[in-house]
Amino acid sequence: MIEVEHLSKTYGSTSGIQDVTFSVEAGEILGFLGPNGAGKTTTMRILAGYLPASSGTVRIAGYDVHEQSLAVRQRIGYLPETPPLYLDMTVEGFLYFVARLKGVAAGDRHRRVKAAIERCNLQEKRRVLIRKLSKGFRQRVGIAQAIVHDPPVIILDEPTVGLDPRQIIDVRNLIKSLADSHTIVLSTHILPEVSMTCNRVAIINRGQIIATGTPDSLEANLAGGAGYEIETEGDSAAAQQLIKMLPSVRSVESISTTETNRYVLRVVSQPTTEPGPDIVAVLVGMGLKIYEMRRTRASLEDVFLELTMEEKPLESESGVGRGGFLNPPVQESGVGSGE
Ligand SMILES: Nc1ncnc2c1ncn2[C@@H]1O[C@H](COP(=O)(O)OP(=O)(O)OP(=O)(O)O)[C@@H](O)[C@H]1O
Repeated sequence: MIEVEHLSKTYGSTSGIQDVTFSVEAGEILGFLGPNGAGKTTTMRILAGYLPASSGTVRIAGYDVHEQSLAVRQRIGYLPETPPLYLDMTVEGFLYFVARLKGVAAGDRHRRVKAAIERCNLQEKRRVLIRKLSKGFRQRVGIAQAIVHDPPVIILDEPTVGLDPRQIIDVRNLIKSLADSHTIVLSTHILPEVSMTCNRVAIINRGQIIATGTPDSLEANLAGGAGYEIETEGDSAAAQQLIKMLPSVRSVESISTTETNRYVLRVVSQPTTEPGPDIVAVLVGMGLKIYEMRRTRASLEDVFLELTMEEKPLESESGVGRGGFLNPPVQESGVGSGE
């Protein structure tokens, strides 16, 4: 439904985004996640046809955003970071106005405005001046104006910024309810937003896409992510050496020593492997006792921090340092080094 290829934007001598490529299937909610200044707004504005790219292409429902901008605008709804609201209009008056601007036929306007009001739960506020609405309700009006012409694609730039926790939940639920009939791209710097509302994520940092995939696949493939913590005792150095020889093990370290001579081994596994039984076999083979063993799993937060951290030394020992999964930009669901 959305195909973005090699998109770049420069502002004078400043680079906004570089070589951004991703696609969104019909019915998906893609979370476009990145820290401040990463290039989210730049990308959203180009997708919505509000900003020309310096190079690259965007196709929405088969139409080129630059060449066929009218066809594209009819097919997308866009909520910018600051919703474009006329404060002295009532909610309903504003939505009629937007419907007319967006080319909704006169005979259809009543039905479309009513549908947008119901979808965004604005029935009680439809005759109220927008000026008198809380920020949460204004955001709902912003979403209502984005969907009033019933576009198949919705682009939302930081839709929950500045809302209180209750309003955030309301807006997230509203976005999820739109997903059954729309394709959505949602930019955010808030991690839970992605976990709670999106089925796929693109992580952008310093103008470049550095990972894409489902939240689960990103977590599963993170270097330094999934593995085990095992409490044991005996010869720690020998145990580490033998465990490290297992092909499914990426790294192993002793992370704590208790008052007794017990210690905890933290083992990080290679993506999509299950070295647990082999680790147990090694330890039992050495005659060591296992007091506790549990799985560890990277969270999306770990993935985000690992990928967007500015200064982190390379993990030269395991050979999967940042360079391994940051350069070149990673493929679909592949934070790992090409696995
Ligand atoms: N109009 C502009 N003129 C010059 N530089 C700009 C302009 N707009 C954005 N930039 C620069 O482009 C880069 C990407 O900015 P952008 O606003 O797209 O990031 P963002 O991820 O949306 O950030 P935020 O979450 O802070 O809004 C930044 O370095 C920013 O300073």
